[in-house]
Amino acid sequence: VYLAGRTRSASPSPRRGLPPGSLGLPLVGQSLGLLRAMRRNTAERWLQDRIDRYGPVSKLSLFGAPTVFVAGPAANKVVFLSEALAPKQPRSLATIIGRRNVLELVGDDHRRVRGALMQFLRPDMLRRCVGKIDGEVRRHLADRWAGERAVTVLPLMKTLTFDIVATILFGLDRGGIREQLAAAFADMLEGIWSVPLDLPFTAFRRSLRASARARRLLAATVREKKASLEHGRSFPSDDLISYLVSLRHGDGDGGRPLLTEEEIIDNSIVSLTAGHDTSATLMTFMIRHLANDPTTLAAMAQEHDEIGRSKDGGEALTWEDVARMKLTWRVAQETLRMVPPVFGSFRRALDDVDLDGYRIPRGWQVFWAPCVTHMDPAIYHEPIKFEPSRFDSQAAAPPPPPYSFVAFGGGPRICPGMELARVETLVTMHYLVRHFRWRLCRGEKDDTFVRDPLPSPANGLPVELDHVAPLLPVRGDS
Ligand code: HEM
Repeated sequence: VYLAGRTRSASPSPRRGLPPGSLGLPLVGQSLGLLRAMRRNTAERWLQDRIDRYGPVSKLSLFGAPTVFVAGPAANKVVFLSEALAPKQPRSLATIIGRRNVLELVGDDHRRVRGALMQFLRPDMLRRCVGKIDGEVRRHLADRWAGERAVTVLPLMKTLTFDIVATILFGLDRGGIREQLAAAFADMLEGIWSVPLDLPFTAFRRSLRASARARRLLAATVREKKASLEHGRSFPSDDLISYLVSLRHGDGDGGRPLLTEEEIIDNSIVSLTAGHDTSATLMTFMIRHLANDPTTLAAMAQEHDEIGRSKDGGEALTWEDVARMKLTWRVAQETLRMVPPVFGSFRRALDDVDLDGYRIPRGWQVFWAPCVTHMDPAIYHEPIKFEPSRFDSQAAAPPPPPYSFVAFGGGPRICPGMELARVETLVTMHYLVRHFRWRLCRGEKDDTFVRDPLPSPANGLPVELDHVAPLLPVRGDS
């Protein structure tokens, strides 16, 4: 009642009408229905039912706040481009990851910190990292897949993507700090979506403590990188932390640091959080799909055999090799279309916003979700069919309109890790397809998943393995 009253008094009389729909019961609103649907893997249906009933823009109440749910390219465009819509994360996330992380920042601060991240994650910097990613993938497969009769894919892919981020972004070698950080990080994630109650025995309290451990480890890493750069033992391009530490405010080497130590640590944590489960989910669902689609797998095997033929001495893949994996990237895009790892996210209206003829009042939330746009038959012909050629730029069919493939978001907040995700996925699929064949373990349903909150196949996707060809050791490894 209080919230409903507050909402009414905070909203001046509308110039345009509010979107259709109902705010439901105070506080609870429609939150329980959506959460239940997410757990049962019927969230897409739940959202689609709203669209069938009210159209692509409707009001409801989620997690205690009046909300406008939007879907479709036109609404996505407004969400991504409107300056009056700022990101809104759950309070638990900001407290655990840190208040200076890029997801929390707006305006000039967002541009400065995001710009710094993007400078390191841009293609011409990442091309130097392909060899390191190749090394991580091959070591992972040799340690965890080779010689095994069966593996459970999702947890292994999470380990792999953690190791890639630890190497490329933090410059941490195996063992030592990297293992301690992995343990702290796993504990931290447990409470990241919890109710933010800092009381003994709550998931949130455990997560906060783990976050403090991770921050201490990263602070020590930042100090070590600074000293190493000052003594000329390393280069800014070695890893993201070295790069961020070396950036200065416009006026050359003597200028003030562009990012504070707190910003470097918070944004290292957010990159790890945003970057490892998402890519692991993409690879897991590609593996699941390929287990049931021998035609696509055979076409991919041909692509990778052609690239791998010149690597008989165990040489690492290069940027140019990765650029040739066009079919594999189309398979990845189609997987992202059908199972986007990010279910959706929130914005908050800093001012009244006009959307599709409706008014979103200042202070309200906006919720956008890629899955509904991705399954719109008006955009994607037969959307439930897995069809990688939709993403073939040479194909006869016209490409989907802007803002209709939004697995990585769009506009000034589009995922800055998109290119890293592309390279690590392609390198991993290269070695998997060249060296292994896999079948879903008996009894595993092949088309279900729960949202946890990322999509997770039943039991983490156990598969039985056949070994097609032995993995060659990484050059320099004993
Ligand atoms: C398949 C893998 C990935 C997917 C599907 C994905 C998806 C997304 C999406 C949808 C957003 C936008 C959220 C919004 O607008 O509310 C986003 C933002 C972000 N992603 Fe990714 N991501 C992936 C990989 C990565 C990686 C590898 C990194 C590591 C650097 C990363 C770091 C970030 C960061 C820092 C943001 C916030 C950007 C900002 O607010 O300016 N992501 N991601």
